[in-house]
Amino acid sequence: MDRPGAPRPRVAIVLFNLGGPDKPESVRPFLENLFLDPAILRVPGWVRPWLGRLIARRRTKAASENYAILGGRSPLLELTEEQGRTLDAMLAGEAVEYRSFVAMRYWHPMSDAAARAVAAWGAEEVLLLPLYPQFSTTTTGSSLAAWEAAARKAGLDVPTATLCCYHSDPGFAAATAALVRGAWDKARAELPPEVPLRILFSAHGLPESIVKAGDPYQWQVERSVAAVVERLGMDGLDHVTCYQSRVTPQKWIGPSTEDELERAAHDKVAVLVCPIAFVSEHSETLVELDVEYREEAERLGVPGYFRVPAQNSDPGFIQALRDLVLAARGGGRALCSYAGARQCPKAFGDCPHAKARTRVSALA
Ligand SMILES: C=CC1=C(C)c2cc3[nH]c(cc4nc(cc5[nH]c(cc1n2)c(C)c5CCC(=O)O)C(CCC(=O)O)=C4C)c(C)c3C=C
Ligand SMILES: [Fe+2]
Ligand SMILES: [Fe+2]
Repeated sequence: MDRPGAPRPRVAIVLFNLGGPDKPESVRPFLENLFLDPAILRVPGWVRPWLGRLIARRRTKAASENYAILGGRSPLLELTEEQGRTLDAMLAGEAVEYRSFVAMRYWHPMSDAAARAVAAWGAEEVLLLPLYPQFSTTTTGSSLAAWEAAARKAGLDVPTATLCCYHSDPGFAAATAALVRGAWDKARAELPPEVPLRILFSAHGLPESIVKAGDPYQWQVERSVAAVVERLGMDGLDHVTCYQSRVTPQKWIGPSTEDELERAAHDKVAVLVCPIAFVSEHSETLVELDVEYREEAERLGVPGYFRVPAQNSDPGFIQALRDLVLAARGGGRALCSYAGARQCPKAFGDCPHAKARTRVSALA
């Protein structure tokens, strides 16, 4: 039994997210960081600095207009910090001392600052917890590569575990299904009874070439949708998985969310859009879904447009993260919370992200 007052072992939980600009002047350098990442812009190393800066410059106007709608900045950092505080509060009674740190990939605080803070706190263990339920080489894989370099630089050499993904985790599915159910009931109350309602599970898209090269993201998105639909238990539920936020001219995975709005207009069904790969509100939910796609739905004549809120600090969702943290630590799983082939596609062996990560490092 622990003696009262005895120091508890310290475990740092590092929350990975993408990050977003904190002021209008940060939009361009934020976009440069993003398009200079070899996990995002997969071109030979000698072209990347030139091409990455060019794409960032061209994207700055459109992105700045989106952030202007949000007051000139992304709300992602505040929301991620709140998720960390809520998680810490839920872990407060444990025998070890947990503290959350935020490591954003493309804007501050980034991995270097987070690794220095974790070292200064005196962490004896680290648990890397991506705020991406599905593993992609472009998100979690990229953050892992950045973290490894930052931890080395900070001289942080402690046992480190990674929760690679929780796409079908029962707690995540239950929390998400509860949010869907609440939004469904509100939408049904507003709609005339004869208008059918379809759920569009909308995930961030990816270039098709990245999926063909072995990225497990799309497979994991499909698993998340299946888990949430199963949890909803609604007979004959009309639903579809689709992909938003295309930003490059290459072919991206589909169907696109825009195409699904057209189909809904054609079928005369209202839509309930559920973000399935974002667990926080940010420009792609608050602007793309709430402003752009809503306007597009109205223009097309979709008979109703509703949205499920992102999880943010929803108690059910943070409880699911808490349970994942405790299971990952207790089980001593070094790399993957689902190391068994049950959750990972056979094509990627026992754990897709270990191979995917090697691929990202090889690109760097
Ligand atoms: C080739 C480009 C991109 C890929 C691939 C990509 C994958 C990807 N992104 C997220 C989640 C987020 N993306 C965000 C912003 C963002 N993403 C891209 C490009 C790609 N993303 C750009 C250019 C931007 C900047 C905004 C814009 O210009 O539209 C954000 C943060 C936004 C914020 O408001 O803070 C998130 C979160 C996922 C999950 C994903 C693939 C699985
Ligand atoms: Fe993105
Ligand atoms: Fe895995």
